[in-house]
Amino acid sequence: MLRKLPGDYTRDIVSTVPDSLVFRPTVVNTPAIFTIAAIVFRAVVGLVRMVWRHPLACLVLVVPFTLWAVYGWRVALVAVVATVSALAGWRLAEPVSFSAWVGLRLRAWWRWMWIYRRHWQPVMVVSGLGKHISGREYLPRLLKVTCTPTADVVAVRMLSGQSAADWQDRADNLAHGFAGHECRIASAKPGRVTLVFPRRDMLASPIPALPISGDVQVSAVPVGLRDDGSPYRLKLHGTHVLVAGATGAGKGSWLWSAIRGLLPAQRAGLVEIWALDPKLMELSYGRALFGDRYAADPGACADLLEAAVKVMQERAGRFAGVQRNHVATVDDPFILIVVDEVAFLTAYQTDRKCRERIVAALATLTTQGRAVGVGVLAALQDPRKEILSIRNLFPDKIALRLDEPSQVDLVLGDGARDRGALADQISTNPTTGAGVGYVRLETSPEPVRVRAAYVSDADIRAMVAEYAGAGEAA
Ligand SMILES: Nc1ncnc2c1ncn2[C@@H]1O[C@H](COP(=O)(O)OP(=O)(O)OP(=O)(O)O)[C@@H](O)[C@H]1O
Repeated sequence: MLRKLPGDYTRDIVSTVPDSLVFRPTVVNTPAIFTIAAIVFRAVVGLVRMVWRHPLACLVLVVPFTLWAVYGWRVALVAVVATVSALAGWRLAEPVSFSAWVGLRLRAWWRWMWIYRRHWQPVMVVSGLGKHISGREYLPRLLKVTCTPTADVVAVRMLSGQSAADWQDRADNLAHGFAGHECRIASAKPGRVTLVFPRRDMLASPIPALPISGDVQVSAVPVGLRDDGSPYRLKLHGTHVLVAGATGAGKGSWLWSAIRGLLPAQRAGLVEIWALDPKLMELSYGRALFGDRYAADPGACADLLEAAVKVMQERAGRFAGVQRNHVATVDDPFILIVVDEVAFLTAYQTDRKCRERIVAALATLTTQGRAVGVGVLAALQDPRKEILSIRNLFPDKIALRLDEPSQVDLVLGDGARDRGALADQISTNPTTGAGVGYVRLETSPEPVRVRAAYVSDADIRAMVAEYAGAGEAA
């Protein structure tokens, strides 16, 4: 029973149970005008923000009603029919520009309103990314939704004290909460994250070998497509690239796509491709493309690598004090050393002396080669340190399908999986997963999802027919 205690100071003390005290909170009555002003202010800010972020969608809604109110329904109807017909004509004639200027913007507005805004509060609270502190609810702020042809990109301001890793841990909750099949997290600026919800996978089907461009390309060559369907160019000159993936992950398609892209430059004399093929499987098929710069047995591989070291040291001696970066010329072409399954040479090699020669040469090339125009592109199945001790000497890395989540950071570096490089989840079905990988460059910590084009045996035969002998040593 509620019982009031006597005395002045006990005015605010009530008790329902004998011998226990409960303090009654002081109630301050806010004048109604302040509450109304706050509600109006929030509504105006919300409206201005919506017009600012989605002007096109607002026009679509506002203009017909304004015409109706001012000129009557007939004028409004004529305007709507004329606009819809013009847009339909535009869509049929120029689907790409229509999509960029109208389609994707309307879609972004619709998805912002119908999917993200509507479900924001429950998804944040249930996933644990929103917080309740002293009875108040704090939610991360949904800043902006944009649509690309393949994905929704949602910009978010995190709560103070949150990190991208907190969001990464909830990626599954976010995907389910917003009805996506996947959610990738990237941290954009301090305090902000970008959530990417793919709507369809542009990389789900194999990409045929890319046409060989007439342009001579040395520094970066097209090898496949990115997640959003745009072409991806792999930088080879001025770096070293390690491609790691389980058996059948499609490492061969990366090696061959890179070689294919360099063929015109090899013919022009600006590039030399040297091939080490200890498995005698992958590169032997196009052996004629490499002329006498091809080795398969371990001794020959060691000799070839040491020859590359000699060229590198001779160039370093000549360039010292004269130039700091290499520019490919006919006299000093860019040399790309392609190694298929480097572990055959560095770990599974039983001849200890030969193994030591190979590891020493590879270490020298990967530490000193890039400034003088010697690059290494190596494929590897098992990314453990004891298999390839010089793993970290490759500035750029590509993780194709891997067997375990822990291998992702071994290949791409710390935090790569947290940043969305889910290489262990790439499909084992070759049609959907072979050649798909995450690229992490030394210049950017964000992994990029790319699928290499598939260079078939017939493509290699055609390459040999057209380009064999073009790169022979003079
Ligand atoms: N980019 C690709 N797109 C589609 N299919 C591919 C692609 N790359 C490879 N494949 C398919 O996957 C199969 C295995 O590819 P590949 O031999 O290149 O894998 P790998 O990683 O080199 O394997 P291993 O280490 O065992 O040699 C190929 O026979 C081919 O059918």
